[in-house]
Amino acid sequence: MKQLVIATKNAGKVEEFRTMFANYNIEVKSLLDFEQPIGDIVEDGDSFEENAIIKAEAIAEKFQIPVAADDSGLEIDALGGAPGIYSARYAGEDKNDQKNLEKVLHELKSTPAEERTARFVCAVAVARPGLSTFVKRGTCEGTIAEAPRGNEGFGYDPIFIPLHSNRTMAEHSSTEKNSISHRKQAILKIEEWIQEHF
Ligand SMILES: O=c1nc[nH]c2c1ncn2[C@H]1C[C@H](O)[C@@H](COP(=O)(O)OP(=O)(O)OP(=O)(O)O)O1
Ligand SMILES: [Mg+2]
Repeated sequence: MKQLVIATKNAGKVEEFRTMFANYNIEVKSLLDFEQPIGDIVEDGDSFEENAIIKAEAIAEKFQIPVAADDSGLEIDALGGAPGIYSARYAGEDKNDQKNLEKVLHELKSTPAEERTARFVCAVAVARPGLSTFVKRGTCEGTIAEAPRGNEGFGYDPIFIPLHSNRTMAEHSSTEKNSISHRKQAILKIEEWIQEHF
């Protein structure tokens, strides 16, 4: 089976990429699979796209192979787009999903339902040695719940209610999430490359 390296250490992302790339008969390897420890890549870009490119190019350069990377997060309109590209570290450097979503709920505690609009954003970059890097964005619109619900998924899934649903993302099965998610929308936009390359 063909392989694709995804430059991420996030186990939740890896699981979703694995499932979605299996449909193309591609086996996903992540930075969690490497024997040699790979230091944290500094994500100092100003956008999801820039950060995805930084991660993909760092690993493509190091191993001289094609690499995809995902930079993603939650944009909340009532917070001026925060946490945005700072989603992973919103409540501190320890990247704690529970603390992050509690911080969001705290900041939205006086925001009424109709003003709790938000979206998940995912930029997927593909870096290839000797070729130009490209990047695509997928989004998933929704609202922020009053309290966390559900155990599926990861990150902010327990507080994000996708449009046209009354359940949080963490109350959706992985199959359901993978058919509507920001990550899925981004992968669809790189499908042409996937089919050409593999
Ligand atoms: O489907 C999702 N469902 C819920 N939450 C999500 C999702 N997708 C991203 N998120 C949140 C998790 C984290 O707070 C941030 C990603 O931050 P981001 O820097 O891209 O990833 P990360 O540091 O966890 O791993 P890595 O950089 O190694 O890929 O957005
Ligand atoms: Mg990160």
